[in-house]
Amino acid sequence: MTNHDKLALPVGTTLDRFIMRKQEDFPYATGELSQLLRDIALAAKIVNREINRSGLIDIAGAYGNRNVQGEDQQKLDVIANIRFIRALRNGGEVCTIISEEDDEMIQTGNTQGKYVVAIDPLDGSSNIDVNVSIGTIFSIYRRVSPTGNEGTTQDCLQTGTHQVAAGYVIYGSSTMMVYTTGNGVNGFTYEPSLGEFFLSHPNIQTPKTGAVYSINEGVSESFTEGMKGFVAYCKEQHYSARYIGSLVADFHRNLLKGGIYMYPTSQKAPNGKLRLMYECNPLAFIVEQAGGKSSNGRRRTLELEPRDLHERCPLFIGSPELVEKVEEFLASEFAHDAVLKG
Ligand SMILES: O=P(O)(O)OC[C@H]1O[C@](O)(COP(=O)(O)O)[C@@H](O)[C@@H]1O
Ligand SMILES: [Mg+2]
Ligand SMILES: [Mg+2]
Repeated sequence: MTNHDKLALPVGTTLDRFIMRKQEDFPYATGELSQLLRDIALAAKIVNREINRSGLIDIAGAYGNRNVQGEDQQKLDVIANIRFIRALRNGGEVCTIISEEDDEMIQTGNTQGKYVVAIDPLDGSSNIDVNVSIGTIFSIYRRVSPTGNEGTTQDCLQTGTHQVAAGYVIYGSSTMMVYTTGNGVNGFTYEPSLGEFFLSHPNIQTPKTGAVYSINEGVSESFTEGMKGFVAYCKEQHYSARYIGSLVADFHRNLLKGGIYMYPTSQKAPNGKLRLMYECNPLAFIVEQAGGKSSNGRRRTLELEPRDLHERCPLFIGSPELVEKVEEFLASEFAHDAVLKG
C-alpha cells in the first residue's frame, strides 16, 4: 500500500453496496429482498441509538406488561418491537410479521408484500439494564399464498429450510449485523459517525471444534443424564464455560471462535426455552452456512415442522464436532425413551 493510500484508508464496503452487488448475482432478483434487508438495517440503527443512551433516558426497566411467553416485557423490548414493525410495514415488502412480543401474527397491510418476517426484536432482555451485549434476531420467508391478501398461518409456519434469509444484530462493544441469504455468512460493523454498516467479517467460517461450552448450569440439577454426561465431558476436556445469558452474544462468540451453545430441556423448561421461529431457525441457517451444525439434540433444527408461532424447542448449536458429540451423549437417552415408549 502506497503512502498515498495510507493517507486515506478506504472505509470499506457498505452494507447497501454489498446487498446491491449480491443482488446482481441473481438476474431474476427484483430488489424486494434487498430492500427488506435495508429496512431491517435502518431499524437496527434506530434501536442501536436507543440502546446506547438507555442509561440516560427513562427507557430502563419493565414496561408493566407480560408477553405471550409469560415474560415481563422490558421497555426496550417494546421499543425495539415498535421500531422493527414500523420499518417493515413502511418498507412495503412484508405482508405478515411474527414477533416474540405479539401473541398473534401481525398483518402489515402490505397485501402485495411477498415476504414474511419472524423476529425477536430484543434478545437477551435480562441483560438490558446491566450494559451487557443484547441483540435482535430475524428470519425471512417468501409467502406461499398468492399476493393480494393478508399472509396466512401457512405462510408463517414454514420449516427453517424454507428461509430465504436470516440474521442478527448484536448491540455490544460494537454493533454488528450478521446475515445470510444462503450464499455464505457476512458480518458488518456499524460506524455511528457515518451512520453506515461496513463489511468487516466477510465469509464467516466457524471452527470445526472449539473449547468453549455455553449453558446455564444454574439448572443443571434438572438436566437429563445425557446432558449431565456431556457437561462432565466438557469439564474433563478442560473446556471453558462461557454464558452471557444473551443468546445472540453467546452464539456470536462461538461462531467466530468455536464452541457450542446449549439450551436443553429441563424440569423448568420441558421443551427448552428458545423459540423455533425467531431464535432457533435463523441462527441454525447462519451456523450451517458457516460450516456449523444445529439440532434439538436429535433432529436438524431446520427440518423441525413448526406447529405454533411461539413454539419452543431445545437448541444445540455451534461447531459441528461439538454438536455431534452432545448428540452422542443424548442418543442413549432417546434410545432408552423409545424402549420405555415401546
Ligand atoms: O436465563 P436463562 O434461562 O439462562 O435464559 C437465557 C436465554 O434467554 C434469552 O434471554 C431469551 O431471549 P429473550 O431475551 O429474547 O426472551 C436468551 O437470549 C438467553 O440465551
Ligand atoms: Mg431471544
Ligand atoms: Mg426477545
